[in-house]
Amino acid sequence: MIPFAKYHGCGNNFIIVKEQDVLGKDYSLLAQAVCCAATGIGADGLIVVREEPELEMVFYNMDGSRAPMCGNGIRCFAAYCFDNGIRTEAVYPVKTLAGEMIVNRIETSPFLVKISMGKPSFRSADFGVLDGSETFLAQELETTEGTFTVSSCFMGTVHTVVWVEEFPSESAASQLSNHPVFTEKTNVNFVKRMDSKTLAIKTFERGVGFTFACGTGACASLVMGIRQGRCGSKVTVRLPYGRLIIEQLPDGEVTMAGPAVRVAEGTYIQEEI
Ligand SMILES: N[C@H](CCC[C@H](N)C(=O)O)C(=O)O
Repeated sequence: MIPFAKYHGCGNNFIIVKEQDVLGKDYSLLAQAVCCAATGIGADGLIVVREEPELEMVFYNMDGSRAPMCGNGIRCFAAYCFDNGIRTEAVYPVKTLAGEMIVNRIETSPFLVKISMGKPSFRSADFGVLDGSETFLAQELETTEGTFTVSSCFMGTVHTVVWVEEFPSESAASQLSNHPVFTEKTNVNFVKRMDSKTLAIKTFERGVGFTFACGTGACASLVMGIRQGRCGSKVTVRLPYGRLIIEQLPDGEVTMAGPAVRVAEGTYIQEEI
């Protein structure tokens, strides 16, 4: 019997459990089981809340792969910590595999939080492009659906940004995400520039597929947009189920502000994991 909660951030949804309730389990198998909509609860990912020796977000995609960071996930993590009395301070750090992120709560009802997401890296090796290039910017990649101009960075996790007029098919998105040049695969963000302060983004996530929102992807799109002269230092990202405000500060640090919503609480009773 595993107590769980389900939260969403702009439609990107997660099962959240406390580590003490799942100790000894294989988290990768647990993620696959609970995230499966057909035979489990259904979610894009699993978050395990580790409280000792320090507060840490342990994140798995629905396919059981581990990701270093999740932007929508960490807002949900912060809401869960607040709702469960794990952290009620307004400002505190959270450990992730991508380093320490800072939670900065703005409002509790509705829950709104700003996260310091760290700085981007444009070094190819940092996002698994090992072809000897320094950076991977404005590169042409072929798919059976056509050629795409892509630019990659590490922003919490591995990201690729593609500027588009129309969002492409799932087949094209999947081929880019799994392109052999990306040795760790990549999350792919298709970005429509509405104006210099507004982006609309559809992300094909590694380990998931198309999701309704991707927080780290929104941050990657902003930093790429700044670098490529397509947007200013602060944008609103429009998504089907909400919006995010993303900003890059003069020192390079990226912040993401947005909501997190508690959807359900319950008990997972499948015991074979
Ligand atoms: N949805 C997440 C990203 C999950 C990352 C994951 N799909 C990977 O890197 O494998 C976000 O809001 O930032």
